[in-house]
Amino acid sequence: MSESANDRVGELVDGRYRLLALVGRGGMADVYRARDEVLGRTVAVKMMRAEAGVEFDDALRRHEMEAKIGAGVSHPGVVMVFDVQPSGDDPHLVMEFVPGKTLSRVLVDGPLEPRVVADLGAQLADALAAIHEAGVVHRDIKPSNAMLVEQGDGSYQVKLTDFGVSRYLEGTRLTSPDLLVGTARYLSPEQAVLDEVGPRADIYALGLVLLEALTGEEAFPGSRVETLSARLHRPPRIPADLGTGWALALGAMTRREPDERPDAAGAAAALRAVRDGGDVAAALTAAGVAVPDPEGDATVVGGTPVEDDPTVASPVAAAGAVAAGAAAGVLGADAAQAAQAGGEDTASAAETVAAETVAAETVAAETPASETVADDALAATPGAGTPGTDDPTEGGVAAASSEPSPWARRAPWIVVALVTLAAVAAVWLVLASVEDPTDPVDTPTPTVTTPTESEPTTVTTTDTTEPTDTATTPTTEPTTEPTTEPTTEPTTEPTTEPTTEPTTEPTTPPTTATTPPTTEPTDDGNALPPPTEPTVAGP
Ligand SMILES: Nc1ncnc2c1ncn2[C@@H]1O[C@H](COP(=O)(O)OP(=O)(O)OP(=O)(O)O)[C@@H](O)[C@H]1O
Repeated sequence: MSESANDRVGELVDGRYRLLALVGRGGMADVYRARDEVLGRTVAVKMMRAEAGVEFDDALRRHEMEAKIGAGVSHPGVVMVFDVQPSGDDPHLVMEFVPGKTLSRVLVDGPLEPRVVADLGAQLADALAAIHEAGVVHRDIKPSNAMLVEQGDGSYQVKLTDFGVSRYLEGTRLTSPDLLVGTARYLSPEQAVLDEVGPRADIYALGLVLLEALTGEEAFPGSRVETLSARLHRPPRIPADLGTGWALALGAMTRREPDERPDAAGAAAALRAVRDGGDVAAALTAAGVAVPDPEGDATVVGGTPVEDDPTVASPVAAAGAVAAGAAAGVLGADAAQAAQAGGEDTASAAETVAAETVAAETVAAETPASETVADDALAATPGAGTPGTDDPTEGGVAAASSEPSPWARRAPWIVVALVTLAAVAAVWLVLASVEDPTDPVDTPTPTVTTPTESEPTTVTTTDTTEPTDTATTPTTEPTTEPTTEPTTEPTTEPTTEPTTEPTTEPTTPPTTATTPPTTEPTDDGNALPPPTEPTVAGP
């Protein structure tokens, strides 16, 4: 267990499986392409890892469960399990080798064509129908658990993997809702609140996965708590320009109430109808679920999906939602547990190591699109965190560099303040020298001096709303401005300038100028650790 993953290449496991290349790394296992020297075929060997943050016993249990379930379901859309060594020094699982990429890797290159997504979705729904039929709920449907094999005509064959947190159903529902398992971004609302979880949790997750494949954007971005709480408060936003078929299918699949979602077979039929331009509403009706109203459905948003989706506001909104949820007792312990799970995520679910052909593909596969947008600060930044960017900081830096600096933003107001000061000085001079009949006509010198002394008062007023560091700039400027302005301007400026400028301008700019400082620190303050997306299992 102590060897590095790559050091194991060449090893013979179980006296039978020659490890040829490391092709992927999950949260608890390394996956190798290997040669079964007895049967002479290529297989995938998943070797369990004992590392920080992973309870090895728990990992072993999951491993065994995965083997049992994988072996018990025979479907072309489900990765076949051949063999398992669930205990001992080197627990491992031997399965069908899939010569492809994960969907998360594919999405790094951008969203997919709607027709391709509909086809993928239908295949995945078929696979879900098979496992549900076998009495199993996957519970961790996400892009990195769907492996895609290119067919050469632009389409893919899909294989569902990773049954590590799957559970057998008891009757029609899974009981023991005591664990938060699965990947936060794709969890159903009932999983998020640790309610009973049944097969339709997988349908909800599939809906989010397909939406992400279409838009290139996560449906519920943000930190773990934000993403979990958002789905409790609103449906995912389905861009209107995807068309009515998608709005109907995804709207139904991602309903808050599990019973209102289609079952896997119904979802598959609806997705095929989307793909083929068929009657999606009829497919949903046949599946026994109400057809959403795409016109009046609040989940359908107009315009261009990516730009129009208020990703920028979502972290703030979600933070509010968390607060609201907590206040209403909606989240309670769930939020705390989710937060805890988030803290345990440092063992990334997904780093991949390069190795031979497939390895080159899986390197990025383990940096899925969903994870690249994970940083809350990025999510809060317009245009940042573009899916597919390996390094989340890139998006942040790019976004930051395109922002005007705080000084640049304040500059117009400083100029306005200075001009206003000059006007005030001029007005003061005129009022003092012209309107005040008691003033001696021949007292120009005090008139010039006094306003100069009084200027800082105006500047100070301005500065009370400006950041402290701006105070010095205005205080130096006025000392020169008034000495020239009043002496030249008094006869013309005073009659118009005084009545408006001093009363409105000086107060307005500072108010606006203070806005950036109050929001920017909030963004920083909201910044949470970049979440990764390993499968989580709460206590
Ligand atoms: N049968 C397979 N054939 C080829 N590559 C595979 C196969 N199974 C898994 N992989 C690769 O290995 C990676 C890790 O596998 P997997 O997701 O099953 O690990 P895990 O530790 O269970 O992950 P998780 O963090 O989701 O629990 C996958 O993302 C994929 O790239």
